[in-house]
Amino acid sequence: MAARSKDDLRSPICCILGHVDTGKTKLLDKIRQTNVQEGEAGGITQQIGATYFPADAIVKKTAVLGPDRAEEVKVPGLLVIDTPGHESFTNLRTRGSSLCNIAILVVDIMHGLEPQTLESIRLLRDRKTPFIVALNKIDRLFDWKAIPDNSFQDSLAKQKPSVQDEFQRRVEQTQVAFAEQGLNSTLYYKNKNFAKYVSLVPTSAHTGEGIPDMLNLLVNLTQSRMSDKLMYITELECTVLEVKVIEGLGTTIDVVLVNGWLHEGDKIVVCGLNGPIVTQVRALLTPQPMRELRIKSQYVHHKSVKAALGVKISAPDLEKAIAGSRLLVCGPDDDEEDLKEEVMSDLTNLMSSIDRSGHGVWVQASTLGALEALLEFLKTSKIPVSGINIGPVHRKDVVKASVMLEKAREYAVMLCFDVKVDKEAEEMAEELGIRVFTADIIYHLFDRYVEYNAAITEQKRKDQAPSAVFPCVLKMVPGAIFNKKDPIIIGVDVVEGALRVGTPICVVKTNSETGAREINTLGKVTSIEMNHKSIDIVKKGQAGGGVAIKIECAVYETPKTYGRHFEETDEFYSKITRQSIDVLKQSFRNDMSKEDWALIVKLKKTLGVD
Ligand SMILES: Nc1nc2c(ncn2[C@@H]2O[C@H](COP(=O)(O)OP(=O)(O)OP(=O)(O)O)[C@@H](O)[C@H]2O)c(=O)[nH]1
Repeated sequence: MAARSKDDLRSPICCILGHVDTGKTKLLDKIRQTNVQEGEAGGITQQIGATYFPADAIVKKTAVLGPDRAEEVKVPGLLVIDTPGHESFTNLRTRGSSLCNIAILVVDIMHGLEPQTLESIRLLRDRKTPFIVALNKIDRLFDWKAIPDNSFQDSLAKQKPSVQDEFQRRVEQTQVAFAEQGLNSTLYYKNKNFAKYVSLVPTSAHTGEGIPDMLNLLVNLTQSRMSDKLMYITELECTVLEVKVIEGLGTTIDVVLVNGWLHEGDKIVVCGLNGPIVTQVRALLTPQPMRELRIKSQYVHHKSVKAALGVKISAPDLEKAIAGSRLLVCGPDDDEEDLKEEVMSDLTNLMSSIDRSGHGVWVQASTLGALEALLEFLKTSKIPVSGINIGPVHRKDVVKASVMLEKAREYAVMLCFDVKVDKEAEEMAEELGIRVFTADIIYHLFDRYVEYNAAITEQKRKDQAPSAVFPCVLKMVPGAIFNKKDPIIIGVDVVEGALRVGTPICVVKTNSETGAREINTLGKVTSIEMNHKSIDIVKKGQAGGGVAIKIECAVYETPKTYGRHFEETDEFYSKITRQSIDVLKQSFRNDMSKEDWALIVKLKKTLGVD
């Protein structure tokens, strides 16, 4: 292993996240613009899935900052991942931790924190990734006078007081919003404690103002606070960002080489949908530089490449490779089987989040990283998972998810994060009655599932209401017999629990000949009347002078008679059964008090329910 030293740092890797339309792409374009304008003189190079900014280019770009600039750029450059959003961030991973060294969270200064901003904060926190906030679109502050590509502080100083006031107000609002998320934040040039405060960098992707500040801050933070992580090591660290079919090359993988070297001809191992893939690097490719456009080939071939960079790998058998997988190189001393196992361990670890009882929702995501993020979230939300898959949703996934229709309907749901559902799969799900929820925001999926679950619970309650029997004990009011049978009409007092219309009523008798206990079901309460008004429910103590109830039995039952089957001194019970108790447990927990459950225990004994 090469000696590690703080003077031999590799380039930090930077991702951009944020809500839609906050200007992530525009911001990337703006930073990159130098290379178009200066014909790549600054050495900014387009790589696969990433743009590389060498130290010189950063020094040039940040010159406007004058004395505020970092004293010395120690990192060789900055590797900025081109695809904004969670896809690349969640895929830049290894063993559940992030390979992204620093992230830019873009917030539209006019809109503040939006749903995907919160989602991004959650992802960044889960992966413990340091980040700065680009407060973008400052040029939209009313009456802003732009000075293209200027340092932010200088631009702000030259604005009218009203603009400065509006800026201040919006920054304060943003700080409050961050505080609500449990984060301290402050304008980057006022930040005295980077460990405790998130830095806010005002930017405009249109005018370029604040971008020098942002680059400078990224360099400063990475080289001063994370040099340990950036010390160059030869040990390979590489992750698959995307799997792409390219004409003439077949299926290729776009990888970010975070550490170490890759060579043409290397034997590589990656995680595949159907098991580990072992193959040999046919070509290592990066795009042709802009000025070389006359050259026919789209790509430059490399014999070997060194971290950190984004590169396309062409190799056979990559069709089933999974984005987000680690890539390992099998050297002469390595045991191929070990590497295969290691590479698959990411997927097998995720498999362990599947509920053992086999009950749970089906979860599908675009990549290993996205799936991992969603599963982590479901775990903390205590939503069980019965099956997972990566990639677009096909019929076979729906079939697998449909098993839950029989087992537990509330889980007959597919939560699909950032994936397409093909037409056939959609139709099949519709036909079978599987709910398919798709979203680009994890907690939108969660919200929709929770909503659906609540609707199912309510439906179940309605369906099961007739078989729910709430516990109660009644006594007859002495002499209050209005009709002896068919229907029985008597006056009662509720001694315990609550009596509802629909409750089956019984009395317990001992057979005088055999001595055995007999339960006489009198029928169901079909109406309750108090002070000549009909009511649906009467609770213990509410009856006062008693309520009149009508008990009717089904046509197939023998009508019971006062004086023969029951008398004035009897206690009357709601007739609970094993099944009725289960229904209460399943769907009516919220309607049952502690005393009610205690009464159930008592009645179980009295009525001999197991
Ligand atoms: N005025 C102003 N408009 C901006 C700025 N940055 C971006 N925009 C505009 O905002 C819109 C969205 O910008 P994008 O860069 O596409 O935003 P994004 O975050 O990449 O959006 P998604 O890719 O959809 O997530 C575009 O119309 C941009 O021109 C800015 O600094 N100032």
